[in-house]
Amino acid sequence: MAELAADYVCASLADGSATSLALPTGDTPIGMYKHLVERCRRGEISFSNAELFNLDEYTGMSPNNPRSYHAFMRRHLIDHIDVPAEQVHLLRGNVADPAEQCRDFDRAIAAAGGIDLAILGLGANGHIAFNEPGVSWELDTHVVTLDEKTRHAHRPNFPDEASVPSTGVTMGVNTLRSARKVLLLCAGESKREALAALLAGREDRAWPVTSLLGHTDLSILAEAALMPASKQFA
Ligand SMILES: O=P(O)(O)OC[C@H]1O[C@](O)(CO)[C@@H](O)[C@@H]1O
Repeated sequence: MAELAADYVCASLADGSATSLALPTGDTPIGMYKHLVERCRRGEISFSNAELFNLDEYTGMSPNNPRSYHAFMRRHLIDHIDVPAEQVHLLRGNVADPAEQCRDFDRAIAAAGGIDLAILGLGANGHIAFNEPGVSWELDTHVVTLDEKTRHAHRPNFPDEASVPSTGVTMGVNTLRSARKVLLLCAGESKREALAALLAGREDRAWPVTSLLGHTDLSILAEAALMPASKQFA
């Protein structure tokens, strides 16, 4: 799955269909990032023209905190590829004015011509980026309250329950749906219900991932075990 995801991203970079990328955190994309870093090291792909945006971040968290998504993006991708620093746009958790950061981020996305390719992970509760169940689908980048299910899923990365952030900042569903191409990565048994909601083909505000239904260029890469037999092709 990691290799197929990397193939998709490389092909999109190479044929010019993706210059601006929205990038996920979480366990699922780590393998894809490994392949991308390797291929960049071998000179097979280049990020020199890419504009990179991360999807989300915990609020209140310094970019230097290894648990921050900022640090994740640097650790798994940014620090190992040939992207110029000025083309990297990472949301920060510890800004003085979060609303202003959201506006600046949206302006940077607009200046890049919008997002060409949004690569998304999937939350067990159906979230995409930090767009939790019940969120408005009309928003661009905004500050959110994290769902208890999300906080629970993130608990292993923190020393105790109380340290798990309760708010975040995220690209909104409107931004994600406006991306020219979307690649959704689904791995792990906990995602079964969320993926099933998407495959059921009905928009449902309780499952934010269903906001992607109707997108004209949505690709789903899922572990075979999560796919109903009728939808398996590889
Ligand atoms: O890949 P994982 O670790 O299952 O995470 C799934 C989703 O949850 C998040 O970590 C946010 O809660 C996303 O970044 C990711 O898309």
